[in-house]
Order: sequence, then C-alpha cells, then structure tokens
Amino acid sequence: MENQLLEIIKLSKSYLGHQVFSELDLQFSQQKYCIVGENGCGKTTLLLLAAGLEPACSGEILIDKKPVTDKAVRFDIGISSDRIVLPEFLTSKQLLDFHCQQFCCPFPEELIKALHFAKQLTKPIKGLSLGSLKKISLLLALCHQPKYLLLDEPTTGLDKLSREWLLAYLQRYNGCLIVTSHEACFIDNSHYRQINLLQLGDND
Ligand SMILES: Nc1ncnc2c1ncn2[C@@H]1O[C@H](COP(=O)(O)OP(=O)(O)OP(=O)(O)O)[C@@H](O)[C@H]1O
Repeated sequence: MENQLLEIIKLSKSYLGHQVFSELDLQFSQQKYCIVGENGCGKTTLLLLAAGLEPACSGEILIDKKPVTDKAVRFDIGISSDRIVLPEFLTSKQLLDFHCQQFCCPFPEELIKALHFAKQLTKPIKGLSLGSLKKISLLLALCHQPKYLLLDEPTTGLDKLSREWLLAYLQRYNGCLIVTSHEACFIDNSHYRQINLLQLGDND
C-alpha cells in the first residue's frame, strides 16, 4: 500500500454551543491508533468527522491530500459506529447487497462466516439484537477493504468468538486503523498508538 495520510487540521466542533474540539490538529498514517478519553470527550464525534459524516464548524480533514468531502475518497473509508443509524426496514442482506453495489465489492461471505452472522441475514435490521447490530455495522465497514478503517468501540457487545476473531483480523489489517475504545485489548496493546483526546483538546 502506498503512503497514507489522514490529516485533521485546526478542526473545531460544537454542538448547540458546547465546544467539543477547538483547533484540533492530528495526523494518522498507515498504523494502528486507539483514541482514548473519558465519556463525552469527543471520540465518536472525531471518527464521524474524519469519515465526512458529521460537518465541522471550521478546519479541514484531508485524506491523502484530498478533502474528505471528495466523492472518490469515500471509497477509501470504512466506518462502524453505533451513532450511525441503519435503515431499520431493510434486512441485513438487502443492506449489504446495496452497500456492495455502491462500493463495487463482492458480497462478504467470508466475513459473515467469521462473525457467525449467516442466520441474521434475512432478519430486518429492526429486529436485530445489540450484538448483531454491531456485527452488521462492522460488516459494512470492513467489506470493501478500505484503506482507512474507523471503528467506534468495535468489540462492545460482541460474543467471545466474534471478539477474538475481530481482534486477530485487526491485528493483520494493513491500512490506517483508528479505533475508539475503553477496553484493555486496545489500550494495553503495544501495536496501537494511544491518542488521548483530553490531553489534546480544549474540553471542559
Ligand atoms: N448530535 C449531538 N447533539 C448534541 N450534542 C452532541 C451530539 N453528539 C454528541 N454530542 C455531545 O458531544 C460530546 C462528545 O460526544 P461523543 O459521543 O463524541 O463522546 P465520546 O468520547 O465518544 O463518548 P463515550 O466514551 O461516552 O462514547 C458530548 O458532550 C455529547 O453529549
């Protein structure tokens, strides 16, 4: 893989007058990162901004020197977050079919097998358990093999086997991986560079 760079430049974000970041500067290359910090410090918000799913108040987000809003860049990003609302009226299979069509990738048979998700495919998203919702969210993030993989608390709610499989998969992942987590499997893992948002930002 060629050199990769996700740049966050003087990024500011507020919600209803509450400032989450002020002029945040960060760079992510082809490595593994774990964003840490106490509840509410802005970890999920940062991932959504970095994926171009949340508007910034000011600042820039560049993926390989192109703005994250550039349509072509979207194909390089995979994101999983419980804050991303999935269409409840579709089945998981319909959602994955649509996603694979949009991202021009094959249906992720192997990933489905690894996450023991086959039986859930024909169920509407509305009826999925929390762990199954996490799995469909992960499948959507992983299936097009993005260069930038952004995972918000990826192990939360997963059963033991799926969790073990995911950790091993991420260990082998060769692109830029950014996870947010409160879990020791990432925080105490020397393969992940820790980024403490509270030490960087102007949070109150
Ligand atoms: N859509 C929204 N509207 C208003 N405030 C929001 C919204 N989304 C997030 N916030 C606020 O922004 C701040 C950062 O939230 P965020 O979810 O990014 O934190 P976090 O670090 O991921 O938290 P946690 O560890 O609990 O998951 C919080 O104060 C939260 O209440």
